[in-house]
Amino acid sequence: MGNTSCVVIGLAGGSGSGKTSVASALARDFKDKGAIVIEQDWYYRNIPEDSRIKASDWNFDHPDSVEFSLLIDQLKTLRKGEPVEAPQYDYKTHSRMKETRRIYPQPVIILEGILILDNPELRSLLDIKIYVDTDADVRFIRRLQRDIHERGRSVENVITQYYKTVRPMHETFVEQSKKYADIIIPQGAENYVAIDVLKTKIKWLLREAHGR
Ligand SMILES: Nc1ncnc2c1ncn2[C@@H]1O[C@H](COP(=O)(O)OP(=O)(O)O)[C@@H](O)[C@H]1O
Ligand SMILES: O=c1ccn([C@@H]2O[C@H](COP(=O)(O)O)[C@@H](O)[C@H]2O)c(=O)[nH]1
Repeated sequence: MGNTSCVVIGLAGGSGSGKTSVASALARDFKDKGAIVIEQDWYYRNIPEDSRIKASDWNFDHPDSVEFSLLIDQLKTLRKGEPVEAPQYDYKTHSRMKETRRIYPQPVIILEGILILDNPELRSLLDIKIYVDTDADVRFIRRLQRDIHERGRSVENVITQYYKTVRPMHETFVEQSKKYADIIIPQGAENYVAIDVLKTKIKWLLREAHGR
């Protein structure tokens, strides 16, 4: 563990791999000790205000689309035991909301997002590095259903974006970051054995930090 008393878990993996589901399962299990999930997606930059730039053409899967410097600063602040004002993101308008969300430091901090293991400085702040590994066809089907039902997208829109940016960026940045993982979880939150192993390790690190 780093020089603070919280355990920071980084969860990466392709879009639709099950990161959010694994993060929620862990947060539920550590609710009594205090756990918080921080999403990489909250830190998306706004698309530049230029009428020629359309959201449907924007690359949301390249590391430059995310304000990692802010995410790293806020994680360091939380590790020091201080609260942060985390940004919030609206997928329907592709923009940061006016409101922020106050996040208080917790013994268990779970950071989830497609590029969490790609950024070297962010990696150095993680106590446990996880990659959720799910086949591309399954990820695509899940994304298609989710983006239509929850993110206001059409079938055409999801398919076009997948070919244009999601798939190539996954191959260039996400898939290659798997090599930095301490643990690779196939099947996401359904992999109860892997989740149990992970929970044991987190408990061990918490005991080491707090004697509890
Ligand atoms: N094991 C699973 N079986 C079926 N559907 C799942 C499973 N895991 C996740 N999903 C669904 O797939 C979608 C994407 O999962 P999510 O956990 O949000 O992935 P990610 O955060 O990696 O994009 C969600 O709608 C979720 O309910
Ligand atoms: O405005 C936006 C912002 C992001 N996306 C897509 O979201 C995924 C990452 O979220 P997951 O929950 O990990 O799937 C990323 O692949 C972006 O393409 C978007 O479509 N629009």
